[in-house]
Amino acid sequence: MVEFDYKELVKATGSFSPSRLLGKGSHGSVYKGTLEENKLVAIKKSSVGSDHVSIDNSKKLENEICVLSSLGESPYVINFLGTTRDDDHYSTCKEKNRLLVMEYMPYGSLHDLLHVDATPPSWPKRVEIAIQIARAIQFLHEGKPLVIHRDIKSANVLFDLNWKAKLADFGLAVLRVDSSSSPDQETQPAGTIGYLDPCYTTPSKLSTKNDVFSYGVVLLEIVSCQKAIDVSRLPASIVDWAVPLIEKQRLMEVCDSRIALPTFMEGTIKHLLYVASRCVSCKEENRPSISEIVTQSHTQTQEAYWISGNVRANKEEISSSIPCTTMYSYFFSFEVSECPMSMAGRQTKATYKEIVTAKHVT
Ligand SMILES: Nc1ncnc2c1ncn2[C@@H]1O[C@H](COP(=O)(O)OP(=O)(O)OP(=O)(O)O)[C@@H](O)[C@H]1O
Repeated sequence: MVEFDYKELVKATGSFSPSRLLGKGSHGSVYKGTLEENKLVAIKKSSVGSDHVSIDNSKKLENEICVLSSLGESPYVINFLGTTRDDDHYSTCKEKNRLLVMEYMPYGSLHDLLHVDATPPSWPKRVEIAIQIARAIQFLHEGKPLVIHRDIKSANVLFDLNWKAKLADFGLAVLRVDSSSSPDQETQPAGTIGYLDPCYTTPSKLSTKNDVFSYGVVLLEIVSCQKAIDVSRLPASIVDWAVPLIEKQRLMEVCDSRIALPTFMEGTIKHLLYVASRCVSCKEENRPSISEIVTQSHTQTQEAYWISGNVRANKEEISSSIPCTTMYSYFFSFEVSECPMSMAGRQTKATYKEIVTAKHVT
């Protein structure tokens, strides 16, 4: 972790100029900063308000710094770059709180992609995003210490330069030694309405299943392009609207109708909707763990064909001749490191024939 000089960050943001403001959240404002050699970063500063509000906001930012600095690197979690140094200069300047410096995410949030942008994402892109978020949560839930994010929502999924989805905003995140350690009784339930697990009513109900519930809401949002809460819809909650339709097998009514669902994606989307309905189950014990969700997709992938990130298959050929599960695996398997086939590391496009043959190579 780098310790930045406060003055350097003031300069990088043009003294926190409004023209550099990327957005405001509940506890801070995020600015675009330009460091030496034109390196772009995002800098979060806690919001000031009345004394009470300021203290609360700076606590959330300190918590975010603490959680992010305890995490290792993951391709699915926003990259933490550092914070301001707690030295003489810092303590004598007006800014009492530390600043958080992180990777700049130029393509906005999943919330905006789904609900603001005019062009809806393609179906394969939606599946890719769903898996990237699941892997981010798996990284948190399986880490040591374990992290419960508590604010999984489409606004907290941001896109990097390569349009990879990454989880951000750790202001409410909680660190636990492991899954068996008892929750801190001081940590009151918190989250965002529409995504918040209805079972999480007291500090003792804190668990990884709270994040799984919110992930289920995000999955429904990704497939339907409907907001988590929409008062113009009846029912207003996406869970109350979508789950009965899924239970009655009326899946197409849940899917975003602005963009046709290709036949080869039907199986995958159906699977995502079933996963979503399990995640938002009102009984915690019926919800899958995040590793079960990731492993399921992993198993399906291994059963079918693995294609490395460097290999781009001829999509037209594949879509016309390979069954659903294979397409499923195709969109799920973009990481070279996880590719068990001889094709890993290839730099050229693979033909349909090569992919089919690769199935038999382990
Ligand atoms: N690393 C980043 N790069 C680019 N934009 C960012 C980055 N981090 C946050 N933002 C943007 O800054 C704004 C504020 O983000 P922040 O994480 O503080 O709050 P939020 O998630 O919008 O709201 P809340 O804190 O209420 O959940 C959002 O619009 C977000 O998209």
